[in-house]
Amino acid sequence: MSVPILEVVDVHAAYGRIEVLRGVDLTVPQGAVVALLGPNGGGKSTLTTIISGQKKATSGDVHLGGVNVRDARPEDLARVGLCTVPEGRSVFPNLTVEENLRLMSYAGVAAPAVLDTAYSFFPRLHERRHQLAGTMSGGEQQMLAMSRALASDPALLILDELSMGLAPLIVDELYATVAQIAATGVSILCIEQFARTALRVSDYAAVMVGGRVVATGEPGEVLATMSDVILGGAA
Ligand SMILES: Nc1ncnc2c1ncn2[C@@H]1O[C@H](COP(=O)(O)OP(=O)(O)OP(=O)(O)O)[C@@H](O)[C@H]1O
Repeated sequence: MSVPILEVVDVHAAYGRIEVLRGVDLTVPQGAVVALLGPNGGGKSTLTTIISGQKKATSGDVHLGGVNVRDARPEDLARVGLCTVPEGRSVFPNLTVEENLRLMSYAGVAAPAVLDTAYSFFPRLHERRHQLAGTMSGGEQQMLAMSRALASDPALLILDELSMGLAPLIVDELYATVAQIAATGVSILCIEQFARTALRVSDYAAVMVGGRVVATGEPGEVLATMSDVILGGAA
């Protein structure tokens, strides 16, 4: 079996004296889509900040492609192929769609390649390429945020609450594109509360409650055993 793209081993983390991650284990195999689900406050966002180098774990390890990156800085992680689309849409509202995309070409990727990738996954962005990003719908801004992430040619893409504040139809559309992105070989970790939609495109699911991963498995399995926790009346 190949080395997993991401392996989180017994990670603990705290805010001040309050421990919020209490020994998290999580694996994302190469090329897989993994949904990280669970109720509010379970620790999903905290784990994301640790994986992406924005917060330090108090103990435990994070391996990216087999390399221990526990103390790596965010820019080092970007260099080895980690890219996060944070919660909320990270676009420049007063720049057009195309200007937002062209900004990504600084990283040694030619602007035409960035634009081609974005427009092939999201034809709607091409239609709206001259529109100011801040005037687009929430779903369209999320497409743009994902396109900017794809421009870095990531090995592991972390999508934090892709569905936040969006209507179910647009969430379905975004997840259909997540599946297309995964089909190109990018490994993806989706942090989600919209459990059903995320599970439809995932190879595996993990459920976080109270600072621990309490269940992992194939989507059908996790849905069957944890539906009360991960659906919570919604999704
Ligand atoms: N900056 C912070 N300072 C203190 N406590 C925090 C901070 N951020 C999160 N917490 C606490 O850590 C715990 C885990 O929160 P976290 O945001 O990681 O969970 P989550 O599963 O992502 O929830 P949500 O889906 O609501 O974002 C919660 O009890 C939260 O109140």
